[in-house]
Amino acid sequence: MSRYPTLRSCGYELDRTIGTGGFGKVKLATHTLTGEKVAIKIMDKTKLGKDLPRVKLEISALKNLSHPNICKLYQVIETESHCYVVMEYCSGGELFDHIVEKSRLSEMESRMFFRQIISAVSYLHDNGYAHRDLKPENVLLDREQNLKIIDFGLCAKPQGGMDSLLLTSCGSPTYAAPELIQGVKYHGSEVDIWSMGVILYALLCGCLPFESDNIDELFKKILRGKYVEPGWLSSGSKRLLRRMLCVDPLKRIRISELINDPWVRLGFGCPPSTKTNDIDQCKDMECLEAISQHCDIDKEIIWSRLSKWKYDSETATYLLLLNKKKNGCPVVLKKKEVPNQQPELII
Ligand SMILES: Cn1cc(Br)cc1C(=O)Nc1[nH]nc2c1CN(C(=O)N[C@H](CN1CCCC1)c1ccccc1)C21CC1
Repeated sequence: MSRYPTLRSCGYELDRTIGTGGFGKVKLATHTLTGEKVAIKIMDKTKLGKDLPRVKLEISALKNLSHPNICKLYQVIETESHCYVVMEYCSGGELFDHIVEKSRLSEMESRMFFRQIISAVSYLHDNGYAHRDLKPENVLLDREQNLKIIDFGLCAKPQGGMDSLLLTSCGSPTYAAPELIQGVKYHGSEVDIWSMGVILYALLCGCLPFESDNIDELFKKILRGKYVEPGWLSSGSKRLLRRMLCVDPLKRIRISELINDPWVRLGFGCPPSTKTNDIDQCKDMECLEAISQHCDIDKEIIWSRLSKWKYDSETATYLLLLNKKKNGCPVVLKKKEVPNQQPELII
């Protein structure tokens, strides 16, 4: 018997565990009605304690975000004891492992990945969010090697907008900006730029700019902002890294400059896209028709419920049908299982 009967009754068939973290695990699952694979973050609320607000924060952030390079939320299921967050399944694993596998990436492959991170982060900042925990482990790949940013449990949506200052020191020290580890007030957007610089360094060099087993040593290195520039780095990438890994946040490159940086545009001739195409929020008649036929309810009534974006089972079915359509699969739902009828007794 499945350890999580709730998920089975909510229309998911559980598969293997694909991740374990501080507060919970992630299991691969299949959405029965569409046959689409999903990743379900399972958290035991009784063990979350002070981390519960982080889970709530991540869920409320993900409900407001829809971008091709941000891992999509499909459904939230809450019981007395557990919180289940059903999300997009990224079958390419972590960017971190991809870099380790290839020891380091070419400039062009680094640029291809980095432009997707710029696109996602500029969308985040435009919507008033700072991620604050950007690192290669929080960047996954889907099967087409598109990047997907995850783990918004430390993100911030400053009350006074992105120009107001934050104070909470959070995130992983290795990727944390000098002002963040100093415990002084900082701008969320500026600490994200620093972390993106650490990721770009990892892409191009296959190692980290600031490393030490001793946390004090690590902090000293970050505050000094000095790192090795391997011989193979082009002058354009060295210049960009210096502008991102700049200790003084006021002199650090801004996202608006990053988008137009010559190294970022090289070979593409245009800046990374900054507006999401927001396909998920638009009304797709073919998907509505499939749901309408399946539950025999009028399409407009279905849409009136869907457009409230409650991230319930209907939202999940609609978004996963959209996924199927985007991947060129037929937009159909599995037939409802007819309860096994007793054979008629012929008297
Ligand atoms: C590693 N991997 C290898 C393959 Br193949 C697929 C995956 C994989 O994790 N795919 C995947 N798709 N969608 C997701 C995942 C993992 N995943 C995650 O949210 N994974 C994070 C990983 N964090 C990185 C640093 C700390 C924890 C996680 C969070 C809480 C508990 C366990 C894992 C989601 C749900 C969003």
